[in-house]
Amino acid sequence: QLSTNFYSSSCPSALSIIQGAISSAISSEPRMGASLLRLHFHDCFVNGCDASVLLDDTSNFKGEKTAGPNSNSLRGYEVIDSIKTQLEKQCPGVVSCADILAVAARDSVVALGGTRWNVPLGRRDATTASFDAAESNLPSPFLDLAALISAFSNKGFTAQEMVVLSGGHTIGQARCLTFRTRLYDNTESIDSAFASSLKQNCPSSGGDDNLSPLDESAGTFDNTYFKNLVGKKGVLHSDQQLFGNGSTDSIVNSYSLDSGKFFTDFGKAMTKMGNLSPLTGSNGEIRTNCRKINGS
Ligand code: HEM
Repeated sequence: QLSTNFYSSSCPSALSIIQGAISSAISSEPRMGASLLRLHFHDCFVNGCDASVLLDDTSNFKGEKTAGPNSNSLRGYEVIDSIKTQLEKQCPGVVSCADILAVAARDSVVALGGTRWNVPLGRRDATTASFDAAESNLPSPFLDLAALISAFSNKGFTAQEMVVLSGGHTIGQARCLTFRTRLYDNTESIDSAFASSLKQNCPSSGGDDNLSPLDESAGTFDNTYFKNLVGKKGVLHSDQQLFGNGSTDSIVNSYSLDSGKFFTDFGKAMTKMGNLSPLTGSNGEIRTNCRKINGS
């Protein structure tokens, strides 16, 4: 059972240490806020929010960092390491890496102008990671609506929650290779002027790692993402699937018109995501180094 005051006597400065580190990381690089939000998502969708995503490969298991959706893509590990180092000085062996990820995601969204949600605490850290689960549980940007709904329903989320969580793409960047087919395949639903502008930095071959913002205000957490979907200006195929297929159109429409509703629903869904199968009690451990199991 997680609780918001979990560290209030064991490490009273934990939350302010994390918040301070996040605001300085984001002031030197705003994109880091997006990267940290995504890191928490990719942790929670793979065997729960247990910081398994942070473990380096070992001789006993292949970690999640090299799985398709993460490799050459996830960022922010150094920011988490630096927070962990500060917390180990202040309160050794107390604050889990999984809780750091959950608070860092929330504080990132707040720092970029978004909403604040409750983060119940007390998660413990996994002593193993799963490359295979990372390969199969994380949604691909090439999925159609039905497959997106099913990937989230496998984790207990409704279609509405899948749509609101996709609003995380109001911040951050994507590599050309994640949306190229959408630009050069004539069957895609995409605004033609928007496609032309993306093509400038994403040629039909080469430039795989060239970045484009996921929405034009990618440094600000707002509801522009949903307005873009209504205008057929989603960057990823999976983004645009949320509008134009019928069943989720009204949800996208409502978030495009009402950022307050987007913020409230996003916060609720993030709290729910943060509660996915946490390790508690005597399960797992409090890692001293987020990249390694204790004693290894
Ligand atoms: C609905 C299914 C989803 C798919 C298919 C998906 C896919 C992707 C892809 C392909 C990228 C670009 C990665 C790269 O270029 O290397 C990306 C970036 C990102 N995703 Fe998602 N994502 C999904 C849901 C989410 C959710 C639920 C969140 C958080 C609530 C999220 C947050 C982000 C953020 C913030 C970025 C930008 C990261 C950065 O700039 O470092 N995504 N996503």
